[in-house]
Amino acid sequence: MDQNEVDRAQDSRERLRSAIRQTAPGTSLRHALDMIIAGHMGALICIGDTDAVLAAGDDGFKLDISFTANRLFELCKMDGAIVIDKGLTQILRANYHLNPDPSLPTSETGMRHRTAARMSLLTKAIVISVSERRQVVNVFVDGKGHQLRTVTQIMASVNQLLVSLQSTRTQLDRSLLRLTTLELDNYVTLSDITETIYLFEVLSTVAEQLDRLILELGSEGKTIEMQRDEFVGDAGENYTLLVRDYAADSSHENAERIRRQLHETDNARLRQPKVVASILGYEGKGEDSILTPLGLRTLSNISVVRKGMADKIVDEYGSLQNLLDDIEKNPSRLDSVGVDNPGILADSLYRMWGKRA
Ligand SMILES: Nc1ncnc2c1ncn2[C@@H]1O[C@H](COP(=O)(O)OP(=O)(O)OP(=O)(O)O)[C@@H](O)[C@H]1O
Repeated sequence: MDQNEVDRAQDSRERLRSAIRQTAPGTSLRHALDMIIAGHMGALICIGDTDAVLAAGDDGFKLDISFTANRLFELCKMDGAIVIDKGLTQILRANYHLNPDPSLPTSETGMRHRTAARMSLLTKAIVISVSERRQVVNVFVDGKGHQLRTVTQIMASVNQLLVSLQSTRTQLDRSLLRLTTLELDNYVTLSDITETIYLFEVLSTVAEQLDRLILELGSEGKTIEMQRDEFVGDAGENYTLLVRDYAADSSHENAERIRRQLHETDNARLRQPKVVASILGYEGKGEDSILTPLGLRTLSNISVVRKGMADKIVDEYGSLQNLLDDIEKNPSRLDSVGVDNPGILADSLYRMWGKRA
């Protein structure tokens, strides 16, 4: 894909997201669509890019009246299309006849839906078709249709994803706890890191799938969003810290790049230690190779280590192991880094390690 195609795909995704947001439960547009379905009516509605939409049709009634759900519902009793501005403030035309280029490809059947798909290819408008016969609503962006679902239909998928998110988070927490102990023992293998990275990726994929459903749920998705945030919690920051701990180059920018690359890697390859090692910047490491962490993640999770302090400690000592080796002999060195309570920090590390100072 060249840069233009990437930009176009991104623009198309953004417009689909905005279309889903505008037609989600709780919005006045959705209220109008629900009334149209309940009234066993059909509709063809173009929203936005009005100059291009109007240029592709003729006839109809020029209205320029403010948008309300009831007005839209009433106007859909007429034949033809309704044209609304991008901000959903004005209904510009009703009973409008659209003539998009018939050579524009579409796999839809029925003139209403073929016209909707073609208008979305021809213009940047969000085009909605409500089928009178099938009682379904499709939202078209760039020729692709997205069928609106009821809250009950969406909730069935939401519940499955919430269960999967919760169980992945439990597995991830267990894996991170084990990793912390292994780090303190200096016994982390490439295979341990691969397993933990895999769980971070599963968690973020499930969370992304849930985000799409939360968007579809609109005002009905608030409590699901809270549950999602509860399960995901601080996973994002911990993931970046873990990547920085083990990457050959530990800079923030490199960690972001590595995370993008890991996210684009398919699941089967993500489980291969060799693949993960190569993305982290190492070649020739086997699954049992020992990796030495900087300790940023483990240090950041200690309550007395303030934000930014873990980086300073790692800059001073070089790695978690060097800190552990030195902390007993020379605790005052931590003072010079700016740690307020070096004693508590040492105690916390020993407690996590399961050893006493
Ligand atoms: N090019 C168009 N411009 C404006 N309105 C259109 C256009 N094509 C179809 N329509 C509207 O769609 C209505 C139904 O068209 P058609 O009989 O082709 O239905 P359909 O595509 O099978 O839709 P449904 O699933 O609702 O039955 C028309 O009466 C008209 O109001």
